[in-house]
Amino acid sequence: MSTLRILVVGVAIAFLSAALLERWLRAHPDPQAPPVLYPRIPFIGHIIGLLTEGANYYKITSARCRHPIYTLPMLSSQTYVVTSPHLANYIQRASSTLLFEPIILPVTQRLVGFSNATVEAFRDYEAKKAKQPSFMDRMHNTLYSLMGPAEIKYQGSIVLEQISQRLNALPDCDRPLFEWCRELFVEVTTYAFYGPENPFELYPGLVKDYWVWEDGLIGVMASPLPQVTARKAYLAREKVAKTMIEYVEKERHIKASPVIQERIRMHKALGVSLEDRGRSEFGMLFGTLVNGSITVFWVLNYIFSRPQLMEELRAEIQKGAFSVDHSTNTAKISFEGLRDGCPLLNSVFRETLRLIAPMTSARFVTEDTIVADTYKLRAQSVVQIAGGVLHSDEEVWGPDSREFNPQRFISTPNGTKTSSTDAEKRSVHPAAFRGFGGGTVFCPGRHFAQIEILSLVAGLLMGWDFETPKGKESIEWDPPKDEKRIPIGVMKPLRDVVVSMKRREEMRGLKWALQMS
Ligand code: HEM
Repeated sequence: MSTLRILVVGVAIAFLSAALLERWLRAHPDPQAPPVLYPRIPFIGHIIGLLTEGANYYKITSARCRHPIYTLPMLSSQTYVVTSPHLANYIQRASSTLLFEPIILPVTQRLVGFSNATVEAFRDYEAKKAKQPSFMDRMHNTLYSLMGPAEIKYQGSIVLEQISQRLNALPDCDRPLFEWCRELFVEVTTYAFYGPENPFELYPGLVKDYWVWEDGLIGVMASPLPQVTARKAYLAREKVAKTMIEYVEKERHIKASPVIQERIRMHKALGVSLEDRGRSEFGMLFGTLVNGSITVFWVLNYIFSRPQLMEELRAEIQKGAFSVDHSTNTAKISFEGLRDGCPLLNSVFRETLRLIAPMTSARFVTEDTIVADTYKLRAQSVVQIAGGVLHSDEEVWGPDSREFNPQRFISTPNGTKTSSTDAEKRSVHPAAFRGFGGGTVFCPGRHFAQIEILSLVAGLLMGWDFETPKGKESIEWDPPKDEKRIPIGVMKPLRDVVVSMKRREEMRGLKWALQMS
């Protein structure tokens, strides 16, 4: 028989067996398992759905299977999708059997191009066997202990100084807002984490390469031959990764933040090669740069497209965080004032994340686990808390769940349900807001992100007007979101928004100083 015939017969047999197995399973459901939503195409239907619909797919399946947790069979395994805050809380707490590590290691390997030896070193079997904290546990603790609200103050003051310098040098002109936000964020954030000799400071064009890679990263990760199928993004990744390897080799991290110095020290102590120490820092850039840059764009979009909200926010900032030092002609904005004295601004920040964050907190089930005394999750499966579904659920947020409501988080960081008269029902379950994840994988960068995002937005609100650019009748706010991308981060706009950024007349001549207090 020819190879082609063998292949065709093999595929046919595989499909037939899958169809028979599926029939048998439908006839003999496990009473403890979450209800199963079978795909229309056996075996691979949900995989195709995820690849083509991205973040949207769980909304589609959740509309078909209205249950707090359900099963999507995929190849020989299954994914459990959690859509209720109550169950999300259980999943977060079952951190001894539902683990992040078996998911994040292979994902990071594909993201940055680690060698297998490095991944094996990260698994740190010796420490696990000796019941000691593994390398990943120690790295996790390092991130959380060096990035708490008190520890991050110094780095916060560096990033605010960098943003102030750029605002002071900003000429009035038309500019694509998203492109501007992401270039500024890459520059100031890498300066704060990686110090004055970071690669983006030394090689100014590099920021463009970074975003070329980010645009094409799913293609790089999904392909066995990315150098052929996703060449542009692959080459951009390699270019940026090489500069991070050079950064580590030349020991430029001596002037970096404590968290980066400690990460590089720990990787070296584990015996990770120079190449992979650089690649690991390249991977860290994804956490530090991508979500923040995209989020700040959307916060500006939601505010500046609503003149009344803009005025309310200006009044709030004026009262809670703004001052002018006339002796030096300096306008000052205090982050602590923004954090503690500007509830509307903080509410807008969280409401923006609610609408743009579809991430799915994925965990690997290492042993059979009973959740909420009811559902059995089988070992070797994946369970995902569907952030996008939770964030748009009317049951959770009220009838305006798909709209932007700037007041939603004003009285509590968990948010309140709209149009409910019963006070008790109004408060939203704390696990419903997934913008920064939850449980043991609660974003360690959230305090830092809050410093840069609130401060930049407040600076622009107080000092700048966004007007219609030349040749347009109005600013084209509210671009569509890339809802069809696999949900590994917040959603990007599918087109840019050009604005004419002009200093407000009453603030002309002032220098800007964004400060921590
Ligand atoms: C608006 C900005 C940000 C958003 C929306 C965001 C969102 C998230 C989310 C949802 C997770 C949890 C992932 C999961 O459960 O699977 C996470 C984890 C993480 N974030 Fe952020 N993040 C932001 C900014 C940052 C910054 C500035 C850093 C800088 C260090 C950072 C570093 C990380 C890291 C290292 C993890 C993994 C933590 C671990 O391994 O335990 N993030 N982030």
